[in-house]
Amino acid sequence: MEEPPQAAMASEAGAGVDADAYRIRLLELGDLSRGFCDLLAQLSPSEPLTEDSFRSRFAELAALGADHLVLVAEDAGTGRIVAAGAVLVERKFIRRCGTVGHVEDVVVDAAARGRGLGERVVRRLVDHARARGCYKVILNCTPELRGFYAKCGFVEKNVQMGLYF
Ligand SMILES: CC(=O)SCCNC(=O)CCNC(=O)[C@H](O)C(C)(C)COP(=O)(O)OP(=O)(O)OC[C@H]1O[C@@H](n2cnc3c(N)ncnc32)[C@H](O)[C@@H]1OP(=O)(O)O
Repeated sequence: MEEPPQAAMASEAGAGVDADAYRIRLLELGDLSRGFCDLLAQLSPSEPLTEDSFRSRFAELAALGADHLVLVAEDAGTGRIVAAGAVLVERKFIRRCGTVGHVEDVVVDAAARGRGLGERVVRRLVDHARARGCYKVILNCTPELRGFYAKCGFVEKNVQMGLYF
């Protein structure tokens, strides 16, 4: 996937984390075998992806460049993917053709939680949206996660609605 602006990559938020223990970087094709999909299953249980499906979706997202960023945290010791998150940049007509960031699919491996890694990933996603000129970043979450996202700088606003097919 396309490299995000250096401004996004430069920020290292997340007190209490040994910055050398985890490397936050863009998703790579090789991450399928480093546990990326197993990690996502902790967010939403699903059948394992075939390599073809993963490659095909990866190519679609890569074509969107910096408008769809998937970040992962790699454990420097094991090489496993232990955290992930995505940000989509929506291009609007309102707000003088403004752009909005949507944070999605944030997850930290159960064994690595509570070390500031989730906050670090979210702050990197937010930095990317800001660097892309977004006037706000929004996300949907369950009520139990209010505290986590508040720590990441978010405030509660409006109501989430869904229609599932
Ligand atoms: C938009 C979306 O993607 S919503 C979906 C979010 N993902 C999930 O629910 C998947 C399962 N959960 C997880 O993967 C993790 O628990 C996460 C991503 C929610 C949090 O990741 P962690 O790495 O454990 O969080 P991290 O250690 O960075 O916590 C940062 C701060 O938030 C606090 N925090 C973390 N989780 C919670 C919570 N559920 N409620 C309240 N506060 C919390 C921490 O205590 C910490 O505060 P501190 O700095 O005062 O110590």
